[in-house]
Amino acid sequence: MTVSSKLVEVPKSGFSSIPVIDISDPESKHDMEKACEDFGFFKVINHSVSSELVSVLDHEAVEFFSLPTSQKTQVAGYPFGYGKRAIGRSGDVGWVEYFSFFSSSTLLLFSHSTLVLENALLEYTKSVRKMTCDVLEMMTDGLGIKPRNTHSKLVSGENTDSIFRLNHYPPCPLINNNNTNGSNIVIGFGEHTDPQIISVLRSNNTCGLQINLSDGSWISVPSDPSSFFFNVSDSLQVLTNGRFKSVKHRVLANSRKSRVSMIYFAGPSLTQRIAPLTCLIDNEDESLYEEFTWSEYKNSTYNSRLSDNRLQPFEKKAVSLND
Ligand SMILES: C=C1C[C@]23C[C@@]1(O)CC[C@H]2[C@@]12CC[C@H](O)[C@@](C)(C(=O)O1)[C@H]2[C@@H]3C(=O)O
Ligand SMILES: O=C(O)CCC(=O)C(=O)O
Ligand SMILES: [Fe+2]
Repeated sequence: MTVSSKLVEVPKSGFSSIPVIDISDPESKHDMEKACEDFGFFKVINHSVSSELVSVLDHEAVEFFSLPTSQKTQVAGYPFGYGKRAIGRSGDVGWVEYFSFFSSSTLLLFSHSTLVLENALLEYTKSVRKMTCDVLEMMTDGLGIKPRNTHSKLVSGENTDSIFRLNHYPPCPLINNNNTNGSNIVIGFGEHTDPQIISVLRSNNTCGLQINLSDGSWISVPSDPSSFFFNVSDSLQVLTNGRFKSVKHRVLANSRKSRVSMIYFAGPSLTQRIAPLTCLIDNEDESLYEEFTWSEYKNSTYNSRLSDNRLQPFEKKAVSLND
């Protein structure tokens, strides 16, 4: 399996820095709303997730990924379990290995049958879910929508379909630091948007994550192990009728350092209807998307390539005067 190495695209100007949201300050709702409109991405500080919990999980992740491949492949599986290089089922590859878990409000599962009793994992996802709900409530407030739990209730019920994933990007010897055409890159996790409602990412001190701006340029996100990065995902873009942007992002491998990230993909229940909120549109004609259930969207997602525009089949066709 080969992993491609390409030239870096130089980011265009006009971007100052990643929006930083202090969630201990209720007034941050305005900055959060703007960050979701402009980038679909922001960093959260002053959160309540315990740093000890994060350190324990970080340590466990490093331990797990240091095991011999033969041991890791004993828990291989898709969509839940261990995987290496192959991302999804449609031929995407990256310089990455990972471990994914199904996460509901009460349990963490992988490989359909094994209950992972790791307290650190359960405690971490519980705490991150709570922070996610707080963030979604602040965001809903920022949009002027009532009630405040309009979005948070979608990801907090018993039957929600969320994923927790550990990614490990080992140092990559394919990166040639002496390349005279500028540095070259190796893709760790190719460009994509996340399909769920919102994703919550925390990483160790190794950078690599990049987000794509509306002008097409890639911006490197400086690592910050004590903060969380929030991505607006496809379903939230639909719920807000395109007002919030599902951010395209990717991860580049590093030549010297390992990157370990932990991501909570907050999804709704399988039967949840996803359509623009009626309070954000004046009439049905303004809706940019056909309604779908999360189950329908998930099925179409899991048959797609990483870089596909998964929302396109659900966009409403413009009606021409000749129709
Ligand atoms: C190529 C793929 C991997 C992915 C499922 C898909 O067919 C398209 C979406 C991908 C993605 C991106 C966000 C998350 O990492 C993920 C777990 C998800 O829900 O959608 C992955 C899927 C995956 O790695 O299985
Ligand atoms: O590992 C990372 O930092 C981001 C990976 C990612 O975007 C994903 O798993 O969907
Ligand atoms: Fe992602």
